[in-house]
Amino acid sequence: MFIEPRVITGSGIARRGWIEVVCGSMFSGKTEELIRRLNRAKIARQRVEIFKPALDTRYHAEDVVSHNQNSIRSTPVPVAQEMLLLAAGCDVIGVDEAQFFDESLVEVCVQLANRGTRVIVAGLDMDFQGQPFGPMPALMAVAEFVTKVHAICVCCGELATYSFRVTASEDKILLGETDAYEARCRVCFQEGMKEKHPESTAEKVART
Ligand SMILES: Nc1ncnc2c1ncn2[C@@H]1O[C@H](COP(=O)(O)OP(=O)(O)O)[C@@H](O)[C@H]1O
Ligand SMILES: Cc1cn([C@H]2C[C@H](O)[C@@H](COP(=O)(O)O)O2)c(=O)[nH]c1=O
Ligand SMILES: [Zn+2]
Repeated sequence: MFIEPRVITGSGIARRGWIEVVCGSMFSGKTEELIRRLNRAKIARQRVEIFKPALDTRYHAEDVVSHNQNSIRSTPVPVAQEMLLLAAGCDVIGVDEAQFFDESLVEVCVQLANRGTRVIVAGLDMDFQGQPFGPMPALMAVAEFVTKVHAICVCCGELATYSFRVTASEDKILLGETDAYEARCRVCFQEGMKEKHPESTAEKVART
């Protein structure tokens, strides 16, 4: 379990910021873990703000909601830069669905951490093709703490690290849940990709 570093307030020492990343496939518990950390910060009477990309309207326009219906109030933002102003005076900020922001999210998180904010970012590390998703790899590189959480493969019960898309769409962004995606382990993901794209070579499928 992740033990949150202590925030020293009122000590006369400049407040230290840092970046935490929670990543993994769909259904792996990223949002639950984000909500857990943010609720603990609230219990510690810290000033907390939560942001999500405005395009993520899957469950609710404003709340961040997990697959098992835990929720926390958030502010949808169209672009990452908006967080810089909105996060003024916060001790802790959370960002969900970070994969949907562009690369500028990395600089925004660095700036917030540099000015003393604890930044907790949750997002998909890979898209439906098994490729790194948006700003997530760069965020992992600059973060002090990276936690990879795992779902359960719906095919075989092993740990799942992939989000297998069960529909035909090839769009990078396709909002959905169990209607469109399954958590799968490496083996079952590769099998699914071969069934979907029988024309691809085995090597190419293995890379994705
Ligand atoms: N295949 C699965 N593996 C693990 N949890 C699952 C699966 N399918 C549904 N769930 C549910 O999803 C919850 C995690 O939801 P959530 O935190 O929203 O995940 P994420 O944000 O990573 O998509 C789990 O606690 C469990 O109730
Ligand atoms: C793999 C993948 C996912 N999405 C979408 C589907 C969901 O709306 C979110 C992920 O939500 P979660 O909290 O991680 O369950 O992202 C997408 O648009 N493209 C993809 O490749
Ligand atoms: Zn499997």
